[in-house]
Amino acid sequence: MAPPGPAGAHPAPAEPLSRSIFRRFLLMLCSLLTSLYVFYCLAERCRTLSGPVVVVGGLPGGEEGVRTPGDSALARGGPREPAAWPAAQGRRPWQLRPRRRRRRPLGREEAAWEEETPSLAGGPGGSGAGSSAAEPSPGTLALLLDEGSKQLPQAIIIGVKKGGTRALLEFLRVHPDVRAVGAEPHFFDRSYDKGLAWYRDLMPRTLDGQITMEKTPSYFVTREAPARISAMSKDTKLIVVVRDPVTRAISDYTQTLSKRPDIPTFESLTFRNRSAGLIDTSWSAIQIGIYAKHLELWLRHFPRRQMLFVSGERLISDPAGELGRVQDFLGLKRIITDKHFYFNKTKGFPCLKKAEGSSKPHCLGKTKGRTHPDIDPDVVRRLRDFYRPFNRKFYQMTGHDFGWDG
Ligand SMILES: Nc1ncnc2c1ncn2[C@@H]1O[C@H](COP(=O)(O)OS(=O)(=O)O)[C@@H](OP(=O)(O)O)[C@H]1O
Repeated sequence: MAPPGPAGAHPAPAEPLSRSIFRRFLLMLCSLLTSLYVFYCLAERCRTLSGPVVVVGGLPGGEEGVRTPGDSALARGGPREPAAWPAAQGRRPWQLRPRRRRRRPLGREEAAWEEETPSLAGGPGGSGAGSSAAEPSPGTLALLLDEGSKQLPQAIIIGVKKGGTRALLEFLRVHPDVRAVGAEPHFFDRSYDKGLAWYRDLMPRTLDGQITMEKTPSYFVTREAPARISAMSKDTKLIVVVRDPVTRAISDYTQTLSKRPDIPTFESLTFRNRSAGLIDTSWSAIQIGIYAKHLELWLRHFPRRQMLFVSGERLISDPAGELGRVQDFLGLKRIITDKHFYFNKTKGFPCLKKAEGSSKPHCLGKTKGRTHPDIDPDVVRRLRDFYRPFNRKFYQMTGHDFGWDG
């Protein structure tokens, strides 16, 4: 018989090997889950800090939409793009009409932009003030310190598509008192049912004296947008970048063509009946350029003085001059001057000497400044004739001759 051990101590029965392996496995699983949880929490924290905006890839038309966490509607199928006129609905796939969206990998439009401005997809704010990376701007500091608050935009670039809206927003973001959402929120056309709290949450944090901005060029041709923006605040300042409607139409077509090379020619899409010279005004590329018609709707809700019309052509030939007008309109100190720009010969456009949040020169991506296809000069002439009366009306309404008719 074996001698008894010390008082109270019982010899532990040998643990079966399989149970010990199982316990170790459980332990490892627990630590793995804990690490994953900690990682998730950290990621979540960063996401909140950077402003809950990510660029949605591959929106039809190559637009620069945003998606907020937990929201897949933009990518899935809910959102609509209201047409400017009922006649525009449902004719051809590349016309303005309600569309269903598929989730697709990051589109070229967004990818090209993201390459150049990673801040859009998760850097400090995806927005904001311009100073070098080594020297955080007040806006960035506010963000890091969790200071400031999210405000609804006081100024919106509402259009026009292919007018030069991205260039204007990126130039404005150099200003320390401007903070903007990088991608297009499409709130007033596609996501209005999500509510203002959702919209505000997309915005970067701002400190007192900073202006919150966004740009969504489709607002200008969205029937409901003027009333909706006015309901948010009738003091909202509206900026419209306009460009020769013929060149704009060709630019619009070029963008669609780059995504869908099988679409018919520009010439064939232009006419409802070519021999009769009947222009197809239900084609969105044509319709967007009838600026006077769209503007009429805005002027029912906003006084003219609350709208600024920026020349897309001058934004290229004299960016500092146009930015001077925009800064005055927004009540900002004229900080962005010609010292901020240089002309990049390869790109063929003005670029920033220092982009927002970086000390490096910065041009817009490949999807801005595409080579346009050659269009039959007779078609171009007919389009010029078509737009002339609308342009004249637009010059009268805005009090500014944009010089598109020679
Ligand atoms: N600095 C600078 N760099 C590059 N591109 C510039 C610049 N300024 C204006 N533009 C013109 O902007 C046109 C694109 O307009 P948008 O940014 O409004 O397009 S979009 O509606 O957001 O898709 C784009 O049109 P395309 O040339 O037809 O591609 C440019 O002509």
